[in-house]
Amino acid sequence: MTRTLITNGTVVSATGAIAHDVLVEDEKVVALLAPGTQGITADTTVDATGTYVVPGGIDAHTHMELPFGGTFSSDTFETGTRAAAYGGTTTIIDFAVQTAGNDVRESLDTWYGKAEGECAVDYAFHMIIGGVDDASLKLMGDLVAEGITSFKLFMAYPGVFYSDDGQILRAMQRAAELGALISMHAENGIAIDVLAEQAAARGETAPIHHGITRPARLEGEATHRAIQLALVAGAPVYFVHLSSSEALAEVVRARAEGHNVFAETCPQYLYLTLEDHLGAPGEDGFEGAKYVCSSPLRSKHEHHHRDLWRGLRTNDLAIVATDHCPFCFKDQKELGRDDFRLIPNGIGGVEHRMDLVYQGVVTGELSLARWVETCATTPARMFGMYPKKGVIAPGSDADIVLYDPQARTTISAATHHMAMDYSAYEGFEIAGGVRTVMSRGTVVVDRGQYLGTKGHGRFVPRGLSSYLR
Ligand SMILES: NC(=O)NCCC(=O)O
Ligand SMILES: [Zn+2]
Ligand SMILES: [Zn+2]
Repeated sequence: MTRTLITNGTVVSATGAIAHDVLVEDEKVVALLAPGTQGITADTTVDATGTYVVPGGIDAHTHMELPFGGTFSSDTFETGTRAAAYGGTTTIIDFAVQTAGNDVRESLDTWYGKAEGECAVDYAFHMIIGGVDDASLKLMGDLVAEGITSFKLFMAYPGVFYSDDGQILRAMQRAAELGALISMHAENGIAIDVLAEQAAARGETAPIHHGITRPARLEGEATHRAIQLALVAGAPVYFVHLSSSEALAEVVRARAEGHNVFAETCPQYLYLTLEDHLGAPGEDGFEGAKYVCSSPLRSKHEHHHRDLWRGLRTNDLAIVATDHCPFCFKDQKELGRDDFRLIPNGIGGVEHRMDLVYQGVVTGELSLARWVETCATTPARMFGMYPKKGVIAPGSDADIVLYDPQARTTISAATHHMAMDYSAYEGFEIAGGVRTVMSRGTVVVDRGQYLGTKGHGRFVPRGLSSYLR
């Protein structure tokens, strides 16, 4: 048995901050102690003076090696989880993918195969059901039994992942039966495809047209429709990558009526805009391709950023995930140089989520406790991993981050660890920074040095959401 004592730090939980020492035995937290408690012996003592001692981050939305638009997202489970560790994220929930005509079991086994033995930190899976039919609905039950308790459906991407309203209703009914959670990509993909085709026919092929042809209204409409379908099915629903005031308003209304409606947003929707990023100047305006993602970035002339920060504060937005789906600019984003519809959709950011959300603490948008809650505790509870993950408490996994509020860094592709040749957050100055990261009791990052090993990360079978029981 190995004992580690973390001393002199301030332990932050979803309910507040308190000076405590933390005693770890092997992979688990065994005690929180009053500072300076005498008579504790440990093999290693970690001095956490001046740092916040927080539960390891949980990124509930990543796509490693995702096949999309004729290519694959550029982080493997090895590179992506290492980058996550650098950024203080000790668990990811990645999306295994089933598409129409393919077997759910085989599709999931492919994902187990991609991740097994590769990961720096722990990982779990949601399952994308891209082909809702009798066979996939039946297999949802097997997946829940093996710890995959949430399923993503798409109201966008017709012909790829899209489900129609009937399919959505059936999957929601099945989720209700199983106690599982449906994650929804809520954009009206049928209408978007019409707008995109019309834009392309007018010669409007630059990246900014990706955003213009995916108006916030069509995210709001799809969010409204999904909520109605969920209510009819008697199922909870969780909206992924919520980007707009319109969609948030639907979530706020449903929650005020007492329904089990939840949502996440992502750093790109809190910081980046349609005009400044997706419409970035440069050769043909094509630099904007770096910022093509769906839902798209929203206009700076509206109130999306303000509303999303407010939603995070009020818990109408429960979680910040990244939707980490990186593609290199060269050769990958460039696939759409002549037509925005061919740009692979996605932004990488798994490394920066804890830092970017912490800036909300610095500016006074969020409390320290809320930072921990949105980035670690609620993801654990929402997705059935609490109290193993998402909290520093006796019995929980010793996934612990020492976060130094005095650190200063600047985000850059030159220094990040994601397999991307650019950063969507290039030049962002970050107040605060990760000092030490422990994954199940093992230090995997210390003062910028990676000390982890490929294969340390284990699959985490999940239970049902704590929000639904
Ligand atoms: N979000 C995005 O642009 N790419 C990843 C796939 C998805 O989450 O819809
Ligand atoms: Zn999506
Ligand atoms: Zn995604």
